Amino acid sequence: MTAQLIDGVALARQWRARVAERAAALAARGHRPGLAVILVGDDAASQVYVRNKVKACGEAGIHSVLETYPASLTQDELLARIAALNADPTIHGILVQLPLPPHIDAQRVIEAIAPAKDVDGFHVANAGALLVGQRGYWPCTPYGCVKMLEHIGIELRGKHAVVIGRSNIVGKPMALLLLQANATVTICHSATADLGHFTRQADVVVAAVGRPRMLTADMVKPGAVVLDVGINRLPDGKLCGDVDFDTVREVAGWITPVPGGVGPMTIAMLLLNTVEAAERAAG
Ligand SMILES: NC(=O)C1=CN([C@@H]2O[C@H](COP(=O)(O)OP(=O)(O)OC[C@H]3O[C@@H](n4cnc5c(N)ncnc54)[C@H](OP(=O)(O)O)[C@@H]3O)[C@@H](O)[C@H]2O)C=CC1
Ligand SMILES: Nc1nc(=O)c2c([nH]1)NC[C@@H]1CN(c3ccc(C(=O)N[C@@H](CCC(=O)O)C(=O)O)cc3)C=[N+]21
Ligand SMILES: [Mg+2]
Repeated sequence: MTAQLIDGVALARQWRARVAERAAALAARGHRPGLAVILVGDDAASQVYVRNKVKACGEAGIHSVLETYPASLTQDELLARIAALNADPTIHGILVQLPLPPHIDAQRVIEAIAPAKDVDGFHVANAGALLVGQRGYWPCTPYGCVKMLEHIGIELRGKHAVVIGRSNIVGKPMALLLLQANATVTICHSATADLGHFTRQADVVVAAVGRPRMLTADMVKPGAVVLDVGINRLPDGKLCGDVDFDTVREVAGWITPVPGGVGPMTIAMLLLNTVEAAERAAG
């Protein structure tokens, strides 16, 4: 048996088209959605991601402003820029690309973003809203994973979902969203003894670790849905996920590729959150 592929490029295209319709409707009422993206430093991967985000905005009819600063930018200077964007009525979403240089406290910077403009869903107010089931912005990567699961039509109620990774931006919110969808959820991390013991029980596995090909075929239950969040650059320059795609695809029921899986959906959900923020601001 070979797994069916979940095509993140095609699904993201569909979502971006829906966002474009909503953005056009807002623009027609004089409320063009706007996203500000802040990049500090010269991390090569961050530059690629940020460029992709800005390009996707343009194609969806979302006004975007890219602010790039040298790594020497001070935390106070960054906080001042965020304060200005919080007060700017043409900007509905603010994204500060992570990682930030070590002299800047990333959580402090995130908390300076107005929660209503925090389209990454990283602010404690949005994290708390997700925890208690209130309306807020969901982090784009787990949100994209939920859309992929909805797309393939899997019923999560009664299923066992295993999330590998517990970061604030991927693993933890992913687990909460799966719980909200009535899955039984296990969260694994670097201190988990015998990861395979858990993943072999999983109907759904989400790998969000950052270790190339760490999820191997012997760790996957036949027919399981495998979502690969990992983005790893190999010495030869190629990208690969946390899942050993070539072997796991022979066991799984559904699988996302890297590239072309979760990554494009992350960007589509950023646009969705931004148009949503603009709609809420327009009333
Ligand atoms: N496709 C996309 O859109 C996105 C992709 N990414 C990618 O996803 C991956 C994860 O990102 P992020 O959550 O930010 O990463 P972090 O480094 O913040 O978190 C990684 C998690 O993996 C856990 N972990 C590390 N080693 C192991 C192990 N051997 N077994 C089990 N768990 C382990 C860590 O455990 P512990 O907490 O104990 O340290 C941690 O919880 C990265 O490759 C990143 O590039 C990230 C964001 C978006
Ligand atoms: N404030 C903030 N918000 C983020 O959402 C955020 C961040 N910081 N820092 C870094 C991570 C990583 N991330 C990715 C988004 C898209 C792809 C993506 O589109 N990947 C393509 C390949 C891109 C390539 O070729 O490198 C794919 O998987 O097909 C990857 C990774 C968002 N992140
Ligand atoms: Mg991280």
